[in-house]
Amino acid sequence: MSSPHMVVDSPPSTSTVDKKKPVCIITIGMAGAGKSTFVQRINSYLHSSDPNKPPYILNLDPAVAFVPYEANIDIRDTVNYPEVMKQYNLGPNGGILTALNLFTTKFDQVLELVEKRAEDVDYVILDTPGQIEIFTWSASGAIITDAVASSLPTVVAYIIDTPRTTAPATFMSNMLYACSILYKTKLPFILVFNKTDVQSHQFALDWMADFEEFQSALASHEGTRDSEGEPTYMNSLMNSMCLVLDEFYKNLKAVGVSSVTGDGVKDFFEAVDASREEYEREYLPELEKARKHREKTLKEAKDDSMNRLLNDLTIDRAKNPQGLSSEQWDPELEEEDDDTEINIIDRSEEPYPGEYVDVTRARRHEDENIRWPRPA
Ligand SMILES: Nc1nc2c(ncn2[C@@H]2O[C@H](COP(=O)(O)OP(=O)(O)OP(=O)(O)O)[C@@H](O)[C@H]2O)c(=O)[nH]1
Repeated sequence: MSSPHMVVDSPPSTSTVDKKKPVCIITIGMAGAGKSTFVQRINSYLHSSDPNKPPYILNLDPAVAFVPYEANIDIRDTVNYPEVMKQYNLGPNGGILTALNLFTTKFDQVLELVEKRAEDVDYVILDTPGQIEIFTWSASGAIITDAVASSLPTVVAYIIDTPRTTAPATFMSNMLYACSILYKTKLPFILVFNKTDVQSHQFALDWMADFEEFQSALASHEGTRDSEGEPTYMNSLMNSMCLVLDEFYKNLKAVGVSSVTGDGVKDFFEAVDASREEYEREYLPELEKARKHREKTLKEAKDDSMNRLLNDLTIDRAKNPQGLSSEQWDPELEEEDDDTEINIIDRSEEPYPGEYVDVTRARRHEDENIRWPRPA
């Protein structure tokens, strides 16, 4: 039986490629798994490891009332989530998704700010919205992930609520979800079993290392047999699924962490360093290939449109030779690019002004350039 790479023992990376580039850690996890607490914990770990190199943190959850760390860029400074719900007549989840979409339209500015700091920081950390699917299955989540991963070595930290994952069925659904994210992003992936102060993650490591262990846990778990003692459909499904997932576990690193006590945080950073190498070895060449392919298809499409345009112009001129003199391009008449105003605020760059630019309102013509006081 194959043994998954789970607890990471490898030393921190000595790679010189992209040495100056910080590693971006995207934290993803089910609501309440402890993402924000985890970000706070790794933030304080990095602050104490090297006070001169604190991480650069982005909060992408527009609906969070309180974040236990100081974000450098906070989506709430740019998008007013309650206002989004009101203006677009949306419920809470639609509001979060739309707020994230609006923020994503300005993500080029975020990348610029991050790139400006790239030499001063070792880690960029993204805290994502509580409702996991809003980030993992939305276009904006994919755009943000791709944008970050194209410019920085990036790793996904999938936060798991360990005490709530001890039932085989819950464990399996959590792993399937993680699997879907891994195959969607194709990025180096770390399973972070959080809350180990309450429940050790050893059971999960055992299940991942040996599917027979998982199957026997499944067999002994209540509700997996029907009234006649036969395995239920769910039981049979999970028995087969664990064989499939065995392959998936080989592509993962897993660490146990307590965001409350700080236990395991060092292991997490060792896994991050190993993931950086993985990114350089596997993800970067793929990215380069995809970029070249995209450039080639784009060039072919452009050449094709240009040829068709030239053909059309030749026909038009042949039909109407006088028209040429009246069709001159006047750059003065070009519309001004309305994207030049700055919307994204780096709190660490300028002292927090107590105001923020609200793109939801600023998008309304009459309200352009209005700065709204941030709600208390
Ligand atoms: N015992 C224990 N509790 C934790 C740990 N990490 C987080 N919690 C608790 O879990 C709860 C949820 O933590 P959050 O950090 O808000 O979780 P989140 O994933 O950011 O939550 P959403 O933003 O709602 O998705 C809080 O009550 C935390 O105090 C941990 O390592 N151990």
